[in-house]
Amino acid sequence: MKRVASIMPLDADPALAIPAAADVREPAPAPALFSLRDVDLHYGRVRALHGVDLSIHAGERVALVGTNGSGKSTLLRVLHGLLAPTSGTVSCLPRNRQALVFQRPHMLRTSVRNNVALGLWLRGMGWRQARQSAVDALARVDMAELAGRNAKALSGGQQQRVALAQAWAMDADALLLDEPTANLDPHAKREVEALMQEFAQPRSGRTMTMVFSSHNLGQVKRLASRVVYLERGRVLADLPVHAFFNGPLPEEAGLFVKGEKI
Ligand SMILES: Nc1ncnc2c1ncn2[C@@H]1O[C@H](COP(=O)(O)OP(=O)(O)OP(=O)(O)O)[C@@H](O)[C@H]1O
Repeated sequence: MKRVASIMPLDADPALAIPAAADVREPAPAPALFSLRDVDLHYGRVRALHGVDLSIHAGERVALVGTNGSGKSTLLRVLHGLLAPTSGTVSCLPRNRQALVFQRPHMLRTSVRNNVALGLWLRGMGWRQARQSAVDALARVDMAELAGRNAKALSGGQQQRVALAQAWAMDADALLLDEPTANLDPHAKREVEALMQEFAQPRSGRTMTMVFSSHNLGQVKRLASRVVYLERGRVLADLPVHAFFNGPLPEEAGLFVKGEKI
C-alpha cells in the first residue's frame, strides 16, 4: 500500500499556528528622544559635523568616541540645543528634560548647595523646594558634608559630582556628559563612573538615557550599550557595544580601537 505522509494543517497544532497579523507585528520601538537627519555643522570654514544621521532612544547608554576634533563635543551641544545645525534636521528632548555636564563644570562663587539649587530655580522650581532638592541630591552623590563649602574651591572630581547632583535633582530624562572623567585622578574617576552607573539604573520605573563622550575605551565598555564612532564629523560606525569591540569595523574605527589612531 502506498503510504502517504500525513500533512497536518498548520493551524491544527496550536504550537505551529500562524498568528493573526496583529500578533506578528514588532513591538513598537521606544520613542526617539533625539533624532538627527543629515546634519552638518560648520564653524566658519571648519565642518565639524558632516551628514550625521542619529536616533537615540529612551534607556540607551550611548558612547561617542573618536579622535581629537572628530566632533563629539559639537554633537553633544547640538543634542542639547546649544548649537543649531548649519543644515539638516534636529529633533531633541526639550532642554528642561535633559542635562549636559561639561568636562569642567562651571561653578558659581557661592555654596555647593546654592549652586545646585540655583540651577533648579532657573528651571522654574520654587527656591525653598530647590534648596531641599539640592540637599537631597547632594546626599545622593555623597557630598552632603560639603554642601556649605564654596563650590569654586572644590576639586575637579567634586565639582563633577555637584554637576551630577544637579542633573539628578532635575529628574532629567536624559543626561549628556562631555568627557566626564577626563582630568580626574583614578579614584575620582571611579567615583564618577559609579555614579553614572547608578544613574543609568531605572528610577521610578524610568531609565535615564545617557549620552557621553569618552577617550577611555575601558569606560566605554563598562558603561555604554551602544557606541558611535566619529571621524572628521562623520559617523563611521554605530553599533551595540559588544559588536563595536568584537565585530568587524570600518578600517579607521578598527585602528582607533587598537590604539593605533589617536
Ligand atoms: N568654537 C569653535 N570654533 C571653531 N572651530 C571649532 C570650535 N569648536 C570646535 N571646533 C572645531 O570643530 C571640530 C570638532 O571639534 P569638537 O570639539 O567637537 O571635537 P571633539 O571630538 O569633541 O574633540 P576632543 O576629543 O579633542 O574634545 C574640530 O576641528 C575643532 O577644532
